[in-house]
Amino acid sequence: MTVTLGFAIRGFGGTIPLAYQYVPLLVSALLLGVPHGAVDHLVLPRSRGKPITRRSLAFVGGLYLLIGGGYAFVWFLSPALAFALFILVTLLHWGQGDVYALVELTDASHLSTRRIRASTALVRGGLPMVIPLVAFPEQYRFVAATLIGAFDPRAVGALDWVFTPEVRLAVAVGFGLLIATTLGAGYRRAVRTDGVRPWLIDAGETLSLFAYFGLVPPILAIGLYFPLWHSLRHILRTMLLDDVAASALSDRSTGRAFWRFTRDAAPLTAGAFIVLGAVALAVPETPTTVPDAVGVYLVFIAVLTLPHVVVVSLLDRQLDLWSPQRLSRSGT
Ligand SMILES: CC1=C(/C=C/C(C)=C/C=C/C(C)=C/C=O)C(C)(C)CCC1
Ligand SMILES: [Fe+2]
Repeated sequence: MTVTLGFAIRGFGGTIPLAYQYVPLLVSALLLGVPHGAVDHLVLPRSRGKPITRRSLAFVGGLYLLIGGGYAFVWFLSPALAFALFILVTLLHWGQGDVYALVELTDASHLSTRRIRASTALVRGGLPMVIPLVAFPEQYRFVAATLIGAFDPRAVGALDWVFTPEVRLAVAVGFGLLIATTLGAGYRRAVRTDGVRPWLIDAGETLSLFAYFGLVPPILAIGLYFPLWHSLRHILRTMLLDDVAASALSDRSTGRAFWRFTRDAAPLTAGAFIVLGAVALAVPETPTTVPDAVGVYLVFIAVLTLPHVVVVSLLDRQLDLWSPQRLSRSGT
C-alpha cells in the first residue's frame, strides 16, 4: 500500500505545489503528531502500575524544561549543529519506535539480540532521515536552510558538503549495506527460530518504506509518515499502557480508546502551542512564508522531541527492549 501511494504521489509529484506538500506536516501539529507526545506525563507511572503523582508530573516537567530548554539554547549557539543533532535524534527515535512495534506487536523472534535490534533501529530510522538525502537533496537542503537560517542566515552553508554527490553516494552505499546485512542476519535467525512470518513483515515494511521515501518528496513524505506511522504506533503503545483505553481496545471499541487518548492528550497539546508561540517569537528571523512557519514548527518539534525520547527510552527500559537476553531469562 505504501508503495502504491508512493507511485501515485510520484505520478503527480512534479505537479503538487510546494505549499500543498506542507499541508500534512501542518495538520500533524494538531492531529496525531504533537498529541503523541502530549501524554508523556502519564505513561511512565501507568507502565509501572503506579498512580500519577505530583512527583511523577514534576519529573517529566523538569525533564522537558531542562533537556528541551538546554537544546533550545543550542539552536541559538550553533543552528547547524542543532539541525544535525535533530536529524540524528529523529533517526534514533523513529527507529526505536519501530523496534518496539516489531518486538511487542509482531513477536519478532529474529530480533533476539541487542545488536540486531540496534541495527534494525538504524535501518528503520534511516529510511525517513537518510533516503531523502540521497533521493531529494534539493528539498532536504532547502528545509535545512530554512531551519538554520531562522537563527543565523550566515550559517546556512555550513552543511553544504553533506549534499555533494560524493557524500550522498557514500551514504547510499553505506545505508544500502546496512539494510542488506540487517535483513540478511534477521533472515538467518528467523529460519533458525521458526519465525519467518514476523521477518517477512519486517522486510516487507522496510522495503515499502524504502520505496516510499525514495519516490515521494520528503516534506510530503515525512508530513504523512510522522502522524500516520510513527505517532499512530506510539499512540497505540500508550493506549495499551492505560487500563481504560486498553479495555476499550480489547472490546474493539477503537472510538472509545481514541476519545480517552484525546482527553489525556488535549491539555498538553494546547500547552505545546504556547511553546510554539514562544519559539516563533524567539527566533531571530521572524517567519513570513509557509516554509518559514513550518521551519519554526520543526524547531519546536525538535525541542520537544529530545525530552520525549528520554521518556520513551525509559518505557523501553521497562520492557528490557534493549537487553533481550535478560528478557528471555526472566521468562517474561
Ligand atoms: C520535514 C523534512 C525533514 C525533517 C523532518 C524531521 C527531522 C522531523 C522530525 C520530527 C520528529 C522528531 C517528530 C517526533 O517524533 C528533512 C529530513 C530535513 C527533509 C525535508 C523534509
Ligand atoms: Fe515519538
